[in-house]
Amino acid sequence: MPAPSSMRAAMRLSRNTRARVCFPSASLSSTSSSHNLFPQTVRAASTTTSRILQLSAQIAAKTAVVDEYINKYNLPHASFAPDAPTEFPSPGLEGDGKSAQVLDDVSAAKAAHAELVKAVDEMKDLVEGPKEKIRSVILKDLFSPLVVQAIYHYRIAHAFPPGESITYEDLTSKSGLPVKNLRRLIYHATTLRIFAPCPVSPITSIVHTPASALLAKNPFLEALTGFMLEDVWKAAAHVVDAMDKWPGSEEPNQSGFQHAWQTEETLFKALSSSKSRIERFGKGMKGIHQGSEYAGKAFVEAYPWEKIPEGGTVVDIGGGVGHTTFDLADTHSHLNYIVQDLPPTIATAKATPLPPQIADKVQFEVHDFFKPQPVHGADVYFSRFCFHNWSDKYALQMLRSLIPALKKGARVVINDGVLPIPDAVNGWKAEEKHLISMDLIMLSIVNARERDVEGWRELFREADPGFRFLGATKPKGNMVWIMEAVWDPEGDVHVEWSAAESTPKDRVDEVLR
Ligand SMILES: C[S@@+](CC[C@H](N)C(=O)[O-])C[C@H]1O[C@@H](n2cnc3c(N)ncnc32)[C@H](O)[C@@H]1O
Repeated sequence: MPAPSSMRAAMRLSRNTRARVCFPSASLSSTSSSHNLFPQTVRAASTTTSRILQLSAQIAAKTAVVDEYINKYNLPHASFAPDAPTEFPSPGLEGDGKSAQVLDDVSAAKAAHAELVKAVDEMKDLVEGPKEKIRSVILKDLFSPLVVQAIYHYRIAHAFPPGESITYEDLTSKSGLPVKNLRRLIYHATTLRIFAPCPVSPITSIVHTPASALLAKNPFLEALTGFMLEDVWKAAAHVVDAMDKWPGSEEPNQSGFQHAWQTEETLFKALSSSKSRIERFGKGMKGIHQGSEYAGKAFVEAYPWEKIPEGGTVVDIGGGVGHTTFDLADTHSHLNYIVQDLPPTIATAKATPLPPQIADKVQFEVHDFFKPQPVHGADVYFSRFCFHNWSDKYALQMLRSLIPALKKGARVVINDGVLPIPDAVNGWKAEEKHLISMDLIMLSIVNARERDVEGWRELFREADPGFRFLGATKPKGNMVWIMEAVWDPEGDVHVEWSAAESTPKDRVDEVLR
């Protein structure tokens, strides 16, 4: 569904206009809710149902939907017991009898769950009030990363199994942390429901909660926790210092990370000098992309590869060891594929034999994506999860390095995250908050950025007017969008197909042009 033109116009306008007063007028704010521009804002003298009553009704209604779904499929209810589900439960979707009805139920329950989380979040902020909000950020929340870092660092979650308790003394001998420090850290952790006081001896012992047990059970989440709290968190604390020292820098070695670690090396180079640190990074990245909402399969399914003529060429730029291309070659055998990356990655990729059915379809090539593209005349050049690692200065260079190789009508496709645009009426959803955090992670460690659709469009426009942006498509149930441009330097290319136009509607959540 295309974005309403009013929304696109508003996005452009808000980028181009200078600051102006943006509050509901006094007359509006004191009238009925239908005129209230800010339903999330608590109106001082409400004439209708108060916001907290509206929210509590929403919470009750959405909870009922979720509860009914859990009961219908006999799934475990949420609880703080050690064996409770660690994420939103779904019935197994494989096998016979898993009809479209099941998929519809899962998707409706997930939507209700997302609205429930959002309403609960707003309710908490409303009932606690703004002073408590600021106090939480600067006092309570400030120490949550410290506590989780200590749990990670001293392997406290591994010290005893779920279902058992452990005394602080025993935990001290297992972790090496003096009992006084251990106790104060764990007390804070229990405020986050990471560990809980033991019900029979709450002063001397603790038990696992689902969250603490998960840190020992899920190695990818554990690695991500380590990377985030031992590498990124320290960098984040230095972002303002870095911005003061290198104002407006777009260099990957002038971020909070370099300031914090007193190095001139990029994040990747610095991590690479320690085997354990770089392995943790790799595993942590798998942790981020573990969920189906990041799966490359959605890109393979949602882009209209079948429209590329027989014998066409597809180039996977910064393709790693080639996983996405392997899936592609498996399903679209009428095309030829070239995976490009830096020498060590290509050496690793070549060391593993390809499955026989794709062996003659896929080639590997060493190529630095800042240098001129060596494959001329391909039909599609795509890049997945590479552009968001770079600031505009470098992302522009990546696009411009393609130009000498592009034939008229060639497609340049970017499979990457898309930042949400602010919605003053409905506020942010939980998944949107994650994306916004991701943008700050990129700022903290490499001075790069996430982009909204308008940012992607601008990137192509600024790289060269010969790129014509064809739209951004969000594959069904997936967080990784497809941005597509066609090389059309004379403005005379007739575009017969594109992801935005040709992908069947049931494979797409949203299209923005
Ligand atoms: C986040 S990974 C994405 C890999 C792959 N596209 C995927 O989706 O799994 C970024 C990739 O960019 C590669 N890379 C980084 N700098 C590069 C450069 N200058 N030229 C080519 N590849 C580069 C890395 O080696 C890595 O494989």
